[in-house]
Amino acid sequence: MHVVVNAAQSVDGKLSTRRREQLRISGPEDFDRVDRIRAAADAVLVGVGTVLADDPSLTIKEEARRVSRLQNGRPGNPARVVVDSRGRTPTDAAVLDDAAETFLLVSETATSDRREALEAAGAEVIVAGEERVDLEAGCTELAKHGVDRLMVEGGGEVIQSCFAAGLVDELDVYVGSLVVGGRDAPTLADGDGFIEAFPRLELRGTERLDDGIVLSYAVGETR
Ligand SMILES: NC(=O)C1=CN([C@@H]2O[C@H](COP(=O)(O)OP(=O)(O)OC[C@H]3O[C@@H](n4cnc5c(N)ncnc54)[C@H](O)[C@@H]3O)[C@@H](O)[C@H]2O)C=CC1
Ligand SMILES: Nc1nc(O)c(N)c(N[C@@H]2O[C@H](COP(=O)(O)O)[C@@H](O)[C@H]2O)n1
Repeated sequence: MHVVVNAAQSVDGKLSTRRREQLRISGPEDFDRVDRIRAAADAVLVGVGTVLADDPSLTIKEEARRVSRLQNGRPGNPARVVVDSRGRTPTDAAVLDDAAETFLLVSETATSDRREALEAAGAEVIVAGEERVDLEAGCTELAKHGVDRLMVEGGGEVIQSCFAAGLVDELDVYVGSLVVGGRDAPTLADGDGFIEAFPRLELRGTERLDDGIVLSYAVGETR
């Protein structure tokens, strides 16, 4: 599986404010770039923290891109994947609408009541991991459902876990021209971070969009 991480951050590395409310960091040119990455993906993954904060739809916004996928025998939108140990995704979340297939990666801590409620709301529930979601095991299951190219949109905890599991092949970061600040605001890679064996990146390209810049990296050896 090929895994592409994309996120928008402030100059000081924040994905949103300490209140974890959705923050407009980029603009229309960048949203169009994100739309293209979604259109090339078989599935788009976020953590439940992002679902609870942003209620994203994770769909392709440009109709011509959906049509082109359909003409190529693919679903009009990529599948959606939520990393959600206990199954906290609200049953009326936008990711559970009928615009695309949705997989919920839960752990054994998710009660059967929650699993059943989420299945009744249209999700395909996959159990991977005992306490937290085991992302490697989750990706193995997703591959069995035809996911070869996965886009990870965040947030910071899930992105860090993807790096820690050695799953990431590419990273695109949009750096917006603003400072958010705050020690409790989410950053590109949260969780416990790294104190050794840092993922190393190879800069592949830069592009000016809106009033910011996109940095595109390939992920190299961890050292
Ligand atoms: N600017 C941007 O591009 C984006 C910003 N965001 C922002 O990020 C914030 C949400 O990020 P986070 O709070 O970090 O939440 P997150 O979206 O990374 O989800 C983390 C949650 O996922 C669950 N989880 C289960 N197994 C896990 C595992 N193995 N590794 C990591 N998490 C696991 C846990 O409940 C954990 O709290 C929001 O403020 C949202 O607005 C989110 C996506 C993109
Ligand atoms: N590229 C980008 N720029 C920003 O300024 C952002 N705040 C984000 N956030 C991501 O976009 C998702 C919204 O998706 P939908 O439009 O609802 O499909 C949000 O959840 C973040 O993943 N991205």
